[in-house]
Amino acid sequence: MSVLLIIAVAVYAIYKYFSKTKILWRKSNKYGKEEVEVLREAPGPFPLPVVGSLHLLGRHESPFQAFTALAKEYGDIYSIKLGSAKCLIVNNLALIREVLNQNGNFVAGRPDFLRFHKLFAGDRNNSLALCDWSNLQLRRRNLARRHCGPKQHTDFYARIGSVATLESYELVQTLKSITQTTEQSINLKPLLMTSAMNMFTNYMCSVRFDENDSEFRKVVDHFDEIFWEINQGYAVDFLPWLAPFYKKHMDKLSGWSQDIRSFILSRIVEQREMNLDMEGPEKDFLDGLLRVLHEDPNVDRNTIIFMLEDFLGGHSSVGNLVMLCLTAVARDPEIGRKIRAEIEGVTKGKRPVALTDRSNLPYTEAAILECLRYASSPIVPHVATENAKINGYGVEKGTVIFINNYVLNNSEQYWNNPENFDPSRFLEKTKVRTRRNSQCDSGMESDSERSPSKETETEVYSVKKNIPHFIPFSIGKRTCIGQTLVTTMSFTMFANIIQEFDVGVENLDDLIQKPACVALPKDTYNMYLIPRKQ
Ligand code: HEM
Repeated sequence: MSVLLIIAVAVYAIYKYFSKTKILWRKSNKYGKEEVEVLREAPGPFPLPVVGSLHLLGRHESPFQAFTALAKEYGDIYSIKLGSAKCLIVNNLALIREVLNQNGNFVAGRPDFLRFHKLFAGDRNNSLALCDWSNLQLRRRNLARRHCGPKQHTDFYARIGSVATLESYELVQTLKSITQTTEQSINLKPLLMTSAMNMFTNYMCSVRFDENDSEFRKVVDHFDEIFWEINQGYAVDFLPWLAPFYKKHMDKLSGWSQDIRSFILSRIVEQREMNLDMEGPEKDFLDGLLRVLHEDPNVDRNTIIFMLEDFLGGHSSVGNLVMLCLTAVARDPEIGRKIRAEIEGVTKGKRPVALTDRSNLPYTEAAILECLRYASSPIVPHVATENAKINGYGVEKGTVIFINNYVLNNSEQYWNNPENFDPSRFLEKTKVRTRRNSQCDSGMESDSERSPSKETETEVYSVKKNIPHFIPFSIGKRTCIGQTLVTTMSFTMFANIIQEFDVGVENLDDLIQKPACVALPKDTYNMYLIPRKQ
């Protein structure tokens, strides 16, 4: 019997070896004539029948840790079979650039996971982040850019600032009233999430909701569940025949997304449609979307609703990120003290922190960037939409491509002691020139007409710009459209909380953070907020 088994395994191994796909890659030569190259796939672990190499991922807490470990064995680029899906894993910066920049046009698809369909009314192409590339996607990205990625010094950017300050102020008032009535630790996460959602609905749709509105709270909870869900991987993603065992779970996902859609329609969109003003200046993102819907017969109402849902859903990332920033401060109170000292220097404790303070609060901003590095949020997997050549290897159409940014964020090649949480790694000293009155050092404003002024050079800290190996929002064609919203809103919320409260936990071991994940479960650890004495 065992001899038969050994023979079967040997035959399977020989069959797999010789049946390794050769990939045809077409390119134009210098005379414009098409040439075909026959390429081999990148090497990789030997797949088992049915599960492929899924079992290798199970050995680690996160698949990205498994990818990093496998790179030590197979090199920085390797093929792996997960279930029946062919996958390519790329593990260094040069390769990541080759994939996302040079080959961006050929790898702009997304994997066809059943869960993704369930979350978007049965079709993942309704989602901006999970759809395949298309002209519609290009149009949606362009439509969203002005509101969701506004440039500094524009009116929309200033509006992000005023909304974020207002909502942070409201949050701080709520936290103050809670901490006045209890000395217990509090379930902080839902409060951050409702505040973040109000930042988004207020900025994008000019409406905000009472934190005690039960429908609103339910929808915020659903969004948070979905954010956690999207950050997880399941065997059923690669073994779709397991779907019947996941029926209850899939029904839950569909239910959450239906609730969200009907809330957005009844509480936001329909109200606005009744009073839509087509003449005046565009008020907000919702105005922009509804005007396009009215003016362009090729735009479908569902497209608009799903877009809004997608972008409003971005608030979950802000709430989760701020929770992680507060977690970092609870782990190391010295970081909190440094942030507070910096903030005190700017606001003198007399006003809330505003977005316009950001350039004067480099350590605070650096703490958020360090949170992004430390959490190492994965890049959404890409899919090859045609045969491609990467690092000399053939990549077959349909191959799922995992970009291992976890390896970049944790590499000693790029960071000193990457396992430590240290915001100062994002800071650099820069020289600034300041004009000072040469005769008077009183701190009063100088009158340059009357007294000669002198330029002095002072060294200040500022946040390092464009670190090539730090790509939390990815690079290339499908880069994140929400990065301005994330960085501005989380900065304002986080800074205002730290200005007002000390943060702590009963037991540091409770602060469990999954590697390569920017999400925390909906129900997570409580924290202590201790109001600061003014
Ligand atoms: C912690 C916060 C966030 C992080 C770390 C993050 C990171 C990313 C990453 C890595 C991608 C994939 C890029 C790629 O596939 O190459 C992405 C895509 C995307 N993000 Fe974000 N994101 C965040 C928050 C947001 C927010 C707040 C929004 C919107 C309000 C948003 C909107 C999108 C969209 C629409 C895409 C899909 C773009 C496309 O596929 O064409 N993200 N994000």
